[in-house]
Amino acid sequence: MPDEADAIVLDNVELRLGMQEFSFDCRIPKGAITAVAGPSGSGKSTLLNLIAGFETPSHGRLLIEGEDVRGLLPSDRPVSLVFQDNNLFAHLDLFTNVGLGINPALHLGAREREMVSTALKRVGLEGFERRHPSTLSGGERQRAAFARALVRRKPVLLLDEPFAALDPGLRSAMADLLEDLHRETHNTVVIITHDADEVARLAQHVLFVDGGRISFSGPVNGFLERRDIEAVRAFLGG
Ligand SMILES: Nc1ncnc2c1ncn2[C@@H]1O[C@H](COP(=O)(O)OP(=O)(O)OP(=O)(O)O)[C@@H](O)[C@H]1O
Repeated sequence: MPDEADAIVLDNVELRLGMQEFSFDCRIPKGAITAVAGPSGSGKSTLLNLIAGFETPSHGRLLIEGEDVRGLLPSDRPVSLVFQDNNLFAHLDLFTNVGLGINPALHLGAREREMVSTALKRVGLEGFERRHPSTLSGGERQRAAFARALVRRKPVLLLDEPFAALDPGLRSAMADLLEDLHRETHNTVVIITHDADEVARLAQHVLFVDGGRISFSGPVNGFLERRDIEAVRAFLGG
């Protein structure tokens, strides 16, 4: 049964993509930062795509905030998502791209316009409002995508390696920003990362995905001590 403390429940969710089979059975706690780690190709992005609604399970139940979301389109789910490739609209400037996070029809009042400006400022893109994505660096585009997710103010924020393209200094600054925002909003954050230090720094809970299944699910302290699961030991580096 779903628990009040769970933001997301995957109840025997199954899916096949090509030759790869996935079977996810896990709970993601409400109001925490959960890191999703695991080897390349293990199914981390697939797990996020299922939650966001870009993949459909062949079997099982998927609950977000207690609601069965299997019949809901991605846009109707209580989640916002930042992909690796940030999917900004090339023909629109940054202010408009971020504004789309609030209202797809772009009916923005003074308060909404202020929210867009504040979000751009928070990710360090003040003054970039009229720039188009093609004129930005990869890291700047990624920060703009992050700003768009912030203004959506959905209860669940899904991040697929959002900082991977950034240099170490900026990466650390964005991790600080994520922590600050999490402290303010207490939303549920699910973040894919390949970086054991990022797991230790950001996460309270960890899901470790291996071969299309969850091989560890639990608090971060327990995860960082695990040496009995070979793939976890390799991820943690020794
Ligand atoms: N549409 C698809 N058709 C066939 N196979 C797919 C499809 N999407 C993903 N896969 C396969 O499923 C496996 C899991 O992919 P996924 O992107 O979820 O892994 P990942 O853990 O996020 O990997 P990475 O860390 O490299 O980004 C991979 O072997 C991938 O090739």
